[in-house]
Amino acid sequence: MHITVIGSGYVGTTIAACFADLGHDVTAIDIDEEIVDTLNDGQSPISESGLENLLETHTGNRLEATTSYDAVPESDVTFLAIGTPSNDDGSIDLGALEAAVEATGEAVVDKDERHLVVIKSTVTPPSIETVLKPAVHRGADGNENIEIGMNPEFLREGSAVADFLHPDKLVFGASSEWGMDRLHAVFEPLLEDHDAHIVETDPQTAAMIKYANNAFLASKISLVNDLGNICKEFDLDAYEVMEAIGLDDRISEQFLRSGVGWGGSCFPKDVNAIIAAAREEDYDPAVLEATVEVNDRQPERMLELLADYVELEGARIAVLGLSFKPNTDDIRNSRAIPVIESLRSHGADVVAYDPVAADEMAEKFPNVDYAKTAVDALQDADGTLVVTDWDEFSDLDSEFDEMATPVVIDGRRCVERRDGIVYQGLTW
Ligand SMILES: NC(=O)c1ccc[n+]([C@@H]2O[C@H](COP(=O)([O-])OP(=O)(O)OC[C@H]3O[C@@H](n4cnc5c(N)ncnc54)[C@H](O)[C@@H]3O)[C@@H](O)[C@H]2O)c1
Ligand SMILES: O=c1ccn([C@@H]2O[C@H](COP(=O)(O)OP(=O)(O)O[C@H]3O[C@H](CO)[C@@H](O)[C@H](O)[C@H]3O)[C@@H](O)[C@H]2O)c(=O)[nH]1
Repeated sequence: MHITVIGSGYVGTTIAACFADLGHDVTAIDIDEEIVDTLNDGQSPISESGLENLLETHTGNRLEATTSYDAVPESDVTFLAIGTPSNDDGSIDLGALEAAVEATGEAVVDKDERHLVVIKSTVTPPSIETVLKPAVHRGADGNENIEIGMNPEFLREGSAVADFLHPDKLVFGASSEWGMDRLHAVFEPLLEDHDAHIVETDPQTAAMIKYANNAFLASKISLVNDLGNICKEFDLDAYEVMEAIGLDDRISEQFLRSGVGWGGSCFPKDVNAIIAAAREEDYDPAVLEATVEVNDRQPERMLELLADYVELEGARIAVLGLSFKPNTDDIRNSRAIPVIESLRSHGADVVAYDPVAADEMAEKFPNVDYAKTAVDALQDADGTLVVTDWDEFSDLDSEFDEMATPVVIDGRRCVERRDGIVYQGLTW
Protein backbone atom coordinates (compact mmCIF):
# COMPACT_ATOMS: atom_id res chain seq x y z
CA MET A 1 0.00 0.00 0.00
CA HIS A 2 1.03 3.62 -0.39
CA ILE A 3 0.51 5.52 2.87
CA THR A 4 0.83 9.27 3.40
CA VAL A 5 1.63 10.32 6.98
CA ILE A 6 1.03 13.99 7.72
CA GLY A 7 3.03 15.37 10.64
CA SER A 8 6.55 14.06 11.23
CA GLY A 9 6.88 14.72 14.94
CA TYR A 10 7.11 12.12 17.64
CA VAL A 11 4.26 9.89 16.48
CA GLY A 12 4.39 10.68 12.76
CA THR A 13 8.08 9.82 12.37
CA THR A 14 7.68 6.62 14.34
CA ILE A 15 4.68 5.37 12.41
CA ALA A 16 6.10 6.43 9.01
CA ALA A 17 9.31 4.46 9.66
CA CYS A 18 7.37 1.47 11.04
CA PHE A 19 4.88 1.42 8.13
CA ALA A 20 7.87 1.38 5.75
CA ASP A 21 9.36 -1.46 7.77
CA LEU A 22 6.09 -3.36 7.40
CA GLY A 23 6.53 -3.14 3.62
CA HIS A 24 4.38 -0.13 2.73
CA ASP A 25 5.50 2.77 0.55
CA VAL A 26 5.37 5.83 2.77
CA THR A 27 5.41 9.55 2.07
CA ALA A 28 5.99 11.57 5.25
CA ILE A 29 4.69 15.13 5.01
CA ASP A 30 5.59 17.99 7.34
CA ILE A 31 5.47 21.78 7.03
CA ASP A 32 8.85 22.02 8.76
CA GLU A 33 11.56 21.90 6.07
CA GLU A 34 14.30 21.10 8.58
CA ILE A 35 12.44 17.97 9.70
CA VAL A 36 11.85 16.94 6.07
CA ASP A 37 15.56 17.40 5.22
CA THR A 38 16.61 15.45 8.31
CA LEU A 39 14.31 12.58 7.35
CA ASN A 40 15.51 12.56 3.74
CA ASP A 41 19.07 12.30 5.07
CA GLY A 42 17.97 9.06 6.75
CA GLN A 43 18.23 10.65 10.21
CA SER A 44 15.69 10.95 12.97
CA PRO A 45 14.34 14.31 14.15
CA ILE A 46 13.61 12.68 17.54
CA SER A 47 15.69 10.47 19.79
CA GLU A 48 14.04 7.05 20.05
CA SER A 49 15.60 3.63 20.26
CA GLY A 50 15.58 1.75 16.93
CA LEU A 51 14.19 4.64 14.90
CA GLU A 52 17.47 5.76 13.35
CA ASN A 53 18.05 2.19 12.09
CA LEU A 54 14.65 2.01 10.43
CA LEU A 55 15.14 5.41 8.79
CA GLU A 56 18.60 4.50 7.52
CA THR A 57 17.22 1.29 6.04
CA HIS A 58 14.09 2.65 4.38
CA THR A 59 14.76 6.28 3.42
CA GLY A 60 15.19 6.59 -0.32
CA ASN A 61 13.56 3.20 -0.83
CA ARG A 62 10.15 2.82 0.72
CA LEU A 63 10.19 6.11 2.64
CA GLU A 64 10.49 9.69 1.49
CA ALA A 65 9.69 13.01 3.13
CA THR A 66 8.31 16.19 1.63
CA THR A 67 6.59 19.46 2.51
CA SER A 68 4.09 18.97 -0.32
CA TYR A 69 0.67 17.32 -0.08
CA ASP A 70 0.89 16.20 -3.73
CA ALA A 71 1.31 12.52 -2.84
CA VAL A 72 -1.93 12.46 -0.82
CA PRO A 73 -4.36 11.72 -3.68
CA GLU A 74 -2.08 9.00 -5.09
CA SER A 75 -1.92 7.23 -1.73
CA ASP A 76 -4.35 4.58 -0.50
CA VAL A 77 -4.74 6.06 2.96
CA THR A 78 -3.61 9.17 4.85
CA PHE A 79 -2.72 9.23 8.56
CA LEU A 80 -2.62 12.54 10.44
CA ALA A 81 -0.27 12.78 13.43
CA ILE A 82 -0.43 16.49 14.22
CA GLY A 83 -0.03 17.91 17.74
CA THR A 84 -3.17 18.66 19.77
CA PRO A 85 -1.73 20.80 22.60
CA SER A 86 -3.59 22.24 25.60
CA ASN A 87 -5.32 25.60 25.73
CA ASP A 88 -5.06 27.53 29.02
CA ASP A 89 -8.34 26.01 30.27
CA GLY A 90 -7.08 22.45 29.59
CA SER A 91 -9.15 21.93 26.44
CA ILE A 92 -7.29 20.85 23.30
CA ASP A 93 -6.18 23.29 20.66
CA LEU A 94 -7.27 21.69 17.38
CA GLY A 95 -6.00 24.57 15.20
CA ALA A 96 -2.98 22.82 13.64
CA LEU A 97 -4.82 19.54 13.10
CA GLU A 98 -7.85 21.28 11.60
CA ALA A 99 -5.58 23.14 9.14
CA ALA A 100 -3.82 19.91 8.15
CA VAL A 101 -7.13 18.05 7.75
CA GLU A 102 -8.47 20.84 5.54
CA ALA A 103 -5.27 20.78 3.45
CA THR A 104 -5.68 17.02 3.11
CA GLY A 105 -9.23 17.59 1.85
CA GLU A 106 -7.96 20.13 -0.68
CA ALA A 107 -5.40 17.62 -1.92
CA VAL A 108 -8.10 15.03 -2.68
CA VAL A 109 -10.72 17.43 -4.02
CA ASP A 110 -10.65 15.81 -7.47
CA LYS A 111 -10.12 12.22 -6.38
CA ASP A 112 -12.80 9.99 -7.83
CA GLU A 113 -11.93 6.93 -5.76
CA ARG A 114 -12.65 6.63 -2.06
CA HIS A 115 -9.95 7.97 0.24
CA LEU A 116 -9.57 7.23 3.95
CA VAL A 117 -8.24 10.00 6.20
CA VAL A 118 -7.22 8.47 9.53
CA ILE A 119 -6.75 10.61 12.64
CA LYS A 120 -3.81 9.33 14.73
CA SER A 121 -3.76 12.46 16.88
CA THR A 122 -5.52 12.33 20.24
CA VAL A 123 -8.80 14.23 19.85
CA THR A 124 -11.98 14.49 21.90
CA PRO A 125 -14.90 12.45 20.49
CA PRO A 126 -17.25 15.36 19.64
CA SER A 127 -14.51 17.19 17.71
CA ILE A 128 -14.59 14.54 14.96
CA GLU A 129 -18.11 15.62 13.96
CA THR A 130 -17.89 19.28 14.92
CA VAL A 131 -14.38 20.20 13.70
CA LEU A 132 -12.59 17.52 11.67
CA LYS A 133 -15.33 16.26 9.33
CA PRO A 134 -16.39 19.80 8.40
CA ALA A 135 -12.70 20.70 7.81
CA VAL A 136 -12.04 17.78 5.45
CA HIS A 137 -15.27 18.36 3.53
CA ARG A 138 -14.58 22.09 3.33
CA GLY A 139 -11.16 21.30 1.86
CA ALA A 140 -12.51 18.62 -0.48
CA ASP A 141 -15.40 20.86 -1.52
CA GLY A 142 -17.95 18.25 -0.47
CA ASN A 143 -16.29 15.36 -2.36
CA GLU A 144 -18.19 12.40 -0.91
CA ASN A 145 -15.37 9.96 -1.62
CA ILE A 146 -13.56 11.13 1.51
CA GLU A 147 -14.09 9.26 4.80
CA ILE A 148 -12.66 10.04 8.24
CA GLY A 149 -11.41 7.20 10.45
CA MET A 150 -9.73 7.12 13.85
CA ASN A 151 -6.81 4.95 14.91
CA PRO A 152 -5.52 6.19 18.28
CA GLU A 153 -1.90 5.56 19.19
CA PHE A 154 -0.76 3.98 22.47
CA LEU A 155 3.05 4.04 22.10
CA ARG A 156 5.19 5.32 24.98
CA GLU A 157 8.19 7.60 24.67
CA GLY A 158 11.43 5.69 25.12
CA SER A 159 9.98 2.52 23.58
CA ALA A 160 7.98 4.00 20.69
CA VAL A 161 9.17 1.69 17.90
CA ALA A 162 8.83 -1.49 19.95
CA ASP A 163 5.40 -0.41 21.26
CA PHE A 164 4.16 0.38 17.74
CA LEU A 165 5.35 -2.91 16.29
CA HIS A 166 4.16 -5.00 19.27
CA PRO A 167 0.88 -3.46 20.43
CA ASP A 168 -1.47 -5.09 22.98
CA LYS A 169 -4.38 -3.83 20.92
CA LEU A 170 -5.23 -1.96 17.76
CA VAL A 171 -8.28 0.27 17.80
CA PHE A 172 -9.94 0.77 14.42
CA GLY A 173 -12.60 3.48 14.29
CA ALA A 174 -14.39 3.56 10.95
CA SER A 175 -17.83 4.55 9.77
CA SER A 176 -18.08 2.09 6.87
CA GLU A 177 -17.11 -1.48 6.13
CA TRP A 178 -14.80 -0.17 3.41
CA GLY A 179 -12.98 2.08 5.91
CA MET A 180 -12.65 -0.82 8.37
CA ASP A 181 -11.24 -3.09 5.64
CA ARG A 182 -8.71 -0.45 4.70
CA LEU A 183 -7.49 -0.17 8.31
CA HIS A 184 -7.15 -3.95 8.45
CA ALA A 185 -5.11 -3.88 5.22
CA VAL A 186 -2.70 -1.28 6.66
CA PHE A 187 -1.96 -3.40 9.73
CA GLU A 188 -2.13 -6.82 8.07
CA PRO A 189 1.68 -7.18 7.77
CA LEU A 190 2.09 -6.34 11.47
CA LEU A 191 -0.47 -8.96 12.45
CA GLU A 192 1.28 -11.65 10.41
CA ASP A 193 3.98 -12.04 13.10
CA HIS A 194 2.28 -10.49 16.09
CA ASP A 195 -0.91 -11.25 17.97
CA ALA A 196 -2.87 -8.18 19.05
CA HIS A 197 -6.46 -7.62 20.07
CA ILE A 198 -8.37 -5.76 17.38
CA VAL A 199 -11.12 -3.43 18.50
CA GLU A 200 -13.51 -2.47 15.71
CA THR A 201 -15.67 0.51 16.46
CA ASP A 202 -16.85 3.91 15.25
CA PRO A 203 -14.44 6.90 15.17
CA GLN A 204 -15.92 8.67 18.23
CA THR A 205 -15.67 5.58 20.44
CA ALA A 206 -12.11 5.03 19.20
CA ALA A 207 -11.26 8.60 20.26
CA MET A 208 -12.82 8.01 23.68
CA ILE A 209 -10.89 4.75 24.14
CA LYS A 210 -7.63 6.73 23.88
CA TYR A 211 -8.69 9.22 26.58
CA ALA A 212 -10.10 6.48 28.80
CA ASN A 213 -6.84 4.55 28.47
CA ASN A 214 -4.64 7.49 29.50
CA ALA A 215 -7.07 8.78 32.14
CA PHE A 216 -7.23 5.30 33.67
CA LEU A 217 -3.45 4.92 33.82
CA ALA A 218 -2.93 8.43 35.23
CA SER A 219 -5.69 7.81 37.79
CA LYS A 220 -4.17 4.48 38.72
CA ILE A 221 -0.88 6.22 39.54
CA SER A 222 -2.67 9.00 41.45
CA LEU A 223 -4.64 6.44 43.45
CA VAL A 224 -1.41 4.60 44.20
CA ASN A 225 0.12 7.94 45.26
CA ASP A 226 -2.86 8.72 47.48
CA LEU A 227 -2.61 5.29 49.11
CA GLY A 228 1.18 5.68 49.23
CA ASN A 229 0.87 8.97 51.11
CA ILE A 230 -1.34 7.20 53.64
CA CYS A 231 1.25 4.40 53.94
CA LYS A 232 3.89 7.06 54.65
CA GLU A 233 1.73 8.57 57.42
CA PHE A 234 1.46 5.08 58.97
CA ASP A 235 5.22 4.45 58.54
CA LEU A 236 4.50 1.65 56.06
CA ASP A 237 6.10 0.79 52.72
CA ALA A 238 3.73 1.50 49.82
CA TYR A 239 5.83 -0.68 47.48
CA GLU A 240 5.28 -3.73 49.68
CA VAL A 241 1.55 -3.01 49.77
CA MET A 242 1.32 -2.44 45.99
CA GLU A 243 3.33 -5.55 45.19
CA ALA A 244 0.70 -7.51 47.07
CA ILE A 245 -2.33 -5.88 45.47
CA GLY A 246 -0.70 -6.25 42.02
CA LEU A 247 -1.01 -10.02 42.44
CA ASP A 248 -4.74 -9.60 41.97
CA ASP A 249 -5.30 -10.05 38.20
CA ARG A 250 -8.07 -7.48 38.35
CA ILE A 251 -5.54 -4.85 39.46
CA SER A 252 -2.34 -6.03 37.67
CA GLU A 253 1.21 -5.28 38.72
CA GLN A 254 1.82 -2.46 36.22
CA PHE A 255 1.66 1.27 36.93
CA LEU A 256 1.77 0.77 40.69
CA ARG A 257 4.95 2.79 41.26
CA SER A 258 4.17 5.59 43.66
CA GLY A 259 6.27 8.72 44.08
CA VAL A 260 6.49 12.23 42.70
CA GLY A 261 3.81 11.59 40.07
CA TRP A 262 3.20 11.55 36.34
CA GLY A 263 4.38 14.01 33.70
CA GLY A 264 5.12 13.95 29.98
CA SER A 265 3.44 15.21 26.84
CA CYS A 266 0.36 13.01 27.16
CA PHE A 267 -1.09 12.26 30.62
CA PRO A 268 -1.34 15.90 31.79
CA LYS A 269 -2.66 17.15 28.43
CA ASP A 270 -5.10 14.28 27.92
CA VAL A 271 -6.54 14.14 31.45
CA ASN A 272 -7.10 17.90 31.37
CA ALA A 273 -8.62 17.71 27.88
CA ILE A 274 -11.19 15.07 28.80
CA ILE A 275 -12.04 17.00 31.99
CA ALA A 276 -12.57 20.16 29.91
CA ALA A 277 -14.65 18.24 27.32
CA ALA A 278 -16.81 16.74 30.09
CA ARG A 279 -17.38 20.16 31.66
CA GLU A 280 -18.47 21.43 28.22
CA GLU A 281 -21.30 18.93 28.56
CA ASP A 282 -22.01 20.16 32.14
CA TYR A 283 -20.59 16.99 33.66
CA ASP A 284 -18.21 17.36 36.61
CA PRO A 285 -15.66 14.49 36.43
CA ALA A 286 -14.85 14.32 40.15
CA VAL A 287 -12.42 11.37 40.05
CA LEU A 288 -10.38 12.83 37.19
CA GLU A 289 -10.20 16.19 38.98
CA ALA A 290 -8.86 14.39 42.06
CA THR A 291 -6.38 12.54 39.81
CA VAL A 292 -4.86 15.86 38.79
CA GLU A 293 -5.03 17.29 42.31
CA VAL A 294 -3.14 14.37 43.87
CA ASN A 295 -0.53 14.57 41.12
CA ASP A 296 -0.06 18.30 41.69
CA ARG A 297 0.50 17.69 45.40
CA GLN A 298 3.33 15.14 45.17
CA PRO A 299 6.22 17.55 44.35
CA GLU A 300 5.25 19.74 47.33
CA ARG A 301 5.25 16.67 49.59
CA MET A 302 8.87 16.05 48.59
CA LEU A 303 9.73 19.60 49.64
CA GLU A 304 7.89 19.16 52.95
CA LEU A 305 9.89 16.00 53.70
CA LEU A 306 13.14 17.78 52.86
CA ALA A 307 12.19 20.77 55.02
CA ASP A 308 11.92 18.41 58.02
CA TYR A 309 15.73 18.07 57.83
CA VAL A 310 17.06 21.11 55.97
CA GLU A 311 16.40 24.86 56.29
CA LEU A 312 15.66 25.54 52.62
CA GLU A 313 16.45 29.28 52.58
CA GLY A 314 20.03 29.56 51.26
CA ALA A 315 20.55 25.76 51.16
CA ARG A 316 22.26 24.05 48.20
CA ILE A 317 19.87 21.35 46.98
CA ALA A 318 20.75 18.75 44.34
CA VAL A 319 17.95 17.69 41.98
CA LEU A 320 18.74 14.35 40.32
CA GLY A 321 16.74 13.75 37.14
CA LEU A 322 15.07 16.35 34.93
CA SER A 323 13.31 14.37 32.17
CA PHE A 324 9.69 13.28 32.77
CA LYS A 325 10.82 9.65 32.80
CA PRO A 326 14.12 7.84 32.18
CA ASN A 327 15.61 7.17 28.72
CA THR A 328 14.30 10.38 27.14
CA ASP A 329 15.42 14.01 27.04
CA ASP A 330 11.77 15.14 27.07
CA ILE A 331 11.07 17.53 29.96
CA ARG A 332 7.47 18.37 29.04
CA ASN A 333 5.48 18.48 32.29
CA SER A 334 8.36 16.78 34.08
CA ARG A 335 7.85 16.70 37.85
CA ALA A 336 11.29 18.31 38.06
CA ILE A 337 9.69 21.60 36.94
CA PRO A 338 7.41 22.12 39.99
CA VAL A 339 10.18 20.73 42.22
CA ILE A 340 12.69 23.33 40.97
CA GLU A 341 10.10 26.12 41.05
CA SER A 342 9.20 25.30 44.63
CA LEU A 343 12.82 25.02 45.79
CA ARG A 344 13.56 28.43 44.32
CA SER A 345 10.48 30.00 45.85
CA HIS A 346 11.76 28.75 49.23
CA GLY A 347 15.08 30.52 48.58
CA ALA A 348 17.15 27.37 47.92
CA ASP A 349 20.06 27.24 45.44
CA VAL A 350 19.41 24.44 42.95
CA VAL A 351 22.12 22.30 41.38
CA ALA A 352 20.57 19.94 38.85
CA TYR A 353 21.82 16.86 37.02
CA ASP A 354 20.35 14.70 34.26
CA PRO A 355 22.24 12.37 31.88
CA VAL A 356 20.55 13.90 28.79
CA ALA A 357 17.91 16.52 29.63
CA ALA A 358 19.98 19.33 31.22
CA ASP A 359 20.17 21.43 28.02
CA GLU A 360 16.40 21.24 27.61
CA MET A 361 15.85 22.31 31.22
CA ALA A 362 18.45 25.10 30.92
CA GLU A 363 16.19 26.75 28.35
CA LYS A 364 13.42 26.84 30.93
CA PHE A 365 15.55 27.61 34.00
CA PRO A 366 18.73 29.35 32.75
CA ASN A 367 19.73 30.42 36.27
CA VAL A 368 19.94 26.91 37.73
CA ASP A 369 23.41 25.43 38.18
CA TYR A 370 23.71 22.32 35.93
CA ALA A 371 26.25 19.71 37.03
CA LYS A 372 28.11 17.47 34.56
CA THR A 373 27.74 14.37 36.73
CA ALA A 374 25.61 13.22 39.62
CA VAL A 375 28.67 13.33 41.89
CA ASP A 376 29.31 16.97 40.94
CA ALA A 377 25.72 17.77 41.85
CA LEU A 378 26.05 16.02 45.23
CA GLN A 379 29.27 17.86 46.10
CA ASP A 380 28.59 20.06 49.18
CA ALA A 381 24.82 19.78 48.77
CA ASP A 382 22.66 20.18 51.88
CA GLY A 383 20.00 17.88 50.48
CA THR A 384 19.15 15.78 47.40
CA LEU A 385 15.82 15.21 45.68
CA VAL A 386 15.62 12.22 43.31
CA VAL A 387 12.98 13.08 40.71
CA THR A 388 13.58 10.72 37.73
CA ASP A 389 14.38 7.00 38.01
CA TRP A 390 17.46 6.88 35.77
CA ASP A 391 19.31 3.58 36.28
CA GLU A 392 22.55 5.34 37.14
CA PHE A 393 21.02 6.84 40.28
CA SER A 394 20.50 3.32 41.68
CA ASP A 395 24.29 2.84 41.58
CA LEU A 396 24.99 5.89 43.77
CA ASP A 397 26.39 4.92 47.14
CA SER A 398 29.58 6.37 48.67
CA GLU A 399 29.03 9.39 46.38
CA PHE A 400 26.51 10.66 48.95
CA ASP A 401 29.45 11.16 51.33
CA GLU A 402 30.36 14.22 49.22
CA MET A 403 27.27 16.03 50.48
CA ALA A 404 27.55 18.70 53.19
CA THR A 405 24.58 17.11 54.95
CA PRO A 406 23.58 13.74 53.48
CA VAL A 407 19.79 14.08 53.31
CA VAL A 408 18.23 12.18 50.40
CA ILE A 409 14.53 12.40 49.55
CA ASP A 410 13.71 9.79 46.92
CA GLY A 411 10.67 10.49 44.72
CA ARG A 412 11.05 7.35 42.59
CA ARG A 413 12.36 4.60 44.85
CA CYS A 414 15.58 4.19 42.95
CA VAL A 415 18.22 4.86 45.62
CA GLU A 416 19.15 2.22 48.20
CA ARG A 417 18.65 3.18 51.83
CA ARG A 418 22.14 2.95 53.41
CA ASP A 419 24.02 3.76 56.60
CA GLY A 420 25.46 7.23 56.81
CA ILE A 421 22.66 9.07 54.98
CA VAL A 422 19.31 10.35 56.09
CA TYR A 423 17.04 8.64 53.55
CA GLN A 424 13.32 9.28 53.12
CA GLY A 425 11.16 7.74 50.42
CA LEU A 426 8.13 9.76 49.38
CA THR A 427 5.68 6.92 50.06
CA TRP A 428 7.78 4.39 51.96
N1 LIG B 1 4.16 11.80 21.79
C1 LIG B 1 3.57 10.69 22.17
O1 LIG B 1 4.14 9.87 22.88
C2 LIG B 1 2.16 10.38 21.72
C3 LIG B 1 1.66 9.08 21.87
C4 LIG B 1 0.34 8.81 21.45
C5 LIG B 1 -0.43 9.82 20.89
N2 LIG B 1 0.08 11.08 20.75
C6 LIG B 1 -0.76 12.10 20.10
O2 LIG B 1 -0.34 12.20 18.73
C7 LIG B 1 -0.46 13.56 18.27
C8 LIG B 1 0.88 14.02 17.72
O3 LIG B 1 1.78 14.09 18.79
P1 LIG B 1 3.36 14.31 18.55
O4 LIG B 1 3.97 14.18 19.89
O5 LIG B 1 3.82 13.45 17.43
O6 LIG B 1 3.36 15.85 18.05
P2 LIG B 1 4.60 16.70 17.54
O7 LIG B 1 4.33 18.10 17.95
O8 LIG B 1 5.87 16.03 17.93
O9 LIG B 1 4.52 16.59 15.93
C9 LIG B 1 3.57 17.24 15.14
C10 LIG B 1 4.20 17.54 13.76
O10 LIG B 1 3.18 18.06 12.89
C11 LIG B 1 3.78 19.03 12.03
N3 LIG B 1 2.72 19.87 11.48
C12 LIG B 1 1.98 20.83 12.08
N4 LIG B 1 1.08 21.33 11.22
C13 LIG B 1 1.23 20.66 10.03
C14 LIG B 1 0.58 20.71 8.77
N5 LIG B 1 -0.42 21.55 8.52
N6 LIG B 1 1.01 19.87 7.81
C15 LIG B 1 2.03 19.02 8.01
N7 LIG B 1 2.67 18.92 9.20
C16 LIG B 1 2.28 19.73 10.19
C17 LIG B 1 4.74 19.77 12.95
O11 LIG B 1 5.74 20.47 12.22
C18 LIG B 1 5.30 18.61 13.80
O12 LIG B 1 6.49 18.09 13.23
C19 LIG B 1 -1.00 14.34 19.46
O13 LIG B 1 -2.40 14.44 19.36
C20 LIG B 1 -0.60 13.50 20.65
O14 LIG B 1 -1.47 13.68 21.75
C21 LIG B 1 1.36 11.38 21.13
O1 LIG C 1 3.94 3.23 37.88
C1 LIG C 1 4.19 4.32 37.30
C2 LIG C 1 4.28 4.43 35.88
C3 LIG C 1 4.54 5.67 35.32
N1 LIG C 1 4.72 6.76 36.12
C4 LIG C 1 4.96 8.09 35.50
O2 LIG C 1 3.95 8.32 34.52
C5 LIG C 1 4.44 9.16 33.47
C6 LIG C 1 4.11 8.57 32.10
O3 LIG C 1 4.87 7.39 31.88
P1 LIG C 1 4.63 6.41 30.60
O4 LIG C 1 3.20 6.07 30.51
O5 LIG C 1 5.61 5.32 30.69
O6 LIG C 1 5.09 7.37 29.41
P2 LIG C 1 4.40 8.12 28.18
O7 LIG C 1 5.38 8.10 27.08
O8 LIG C 1 3.88 9.42 28.67
O9 LIG C 1 3.16 7.19 27.69
C7 LIG C 1 1.80 7.45 28.03
O10 LIG C 1 1.24 8.42 27.18
C8 LIG C 1 1.28 8.09 25.76
C9 LIG C 1 0.74 9.28 24.98
O11 LIG C 1 -0.66 9.32 24.98
C10 LIG C 1 0.46 6.84 25.53
O12 LIG C 1 0.46 6.53 24.14
C11 LIG C 1 1.04 5.69 26.37
O13 LIG C 1 0.23 4.53 26.21
C12 LIG C 1 1.04 6.13 27.86
O14 LIG C 1 1.65 5.11 28.66
C13 LIG C 1 5.96 9.31 33.75
O15 LIG C 1 6.17 10.58 34.36
C14 LIG C 1 6.27 8.19 34.73
O16 LIG C 1 7.34 8.51 35.58
C15 LIG C 1 4.63 6.65 37.51
O17 LIG C 1 4.77 7.65 38.23
N2 LIG C 1 4.37 5.42 38.06
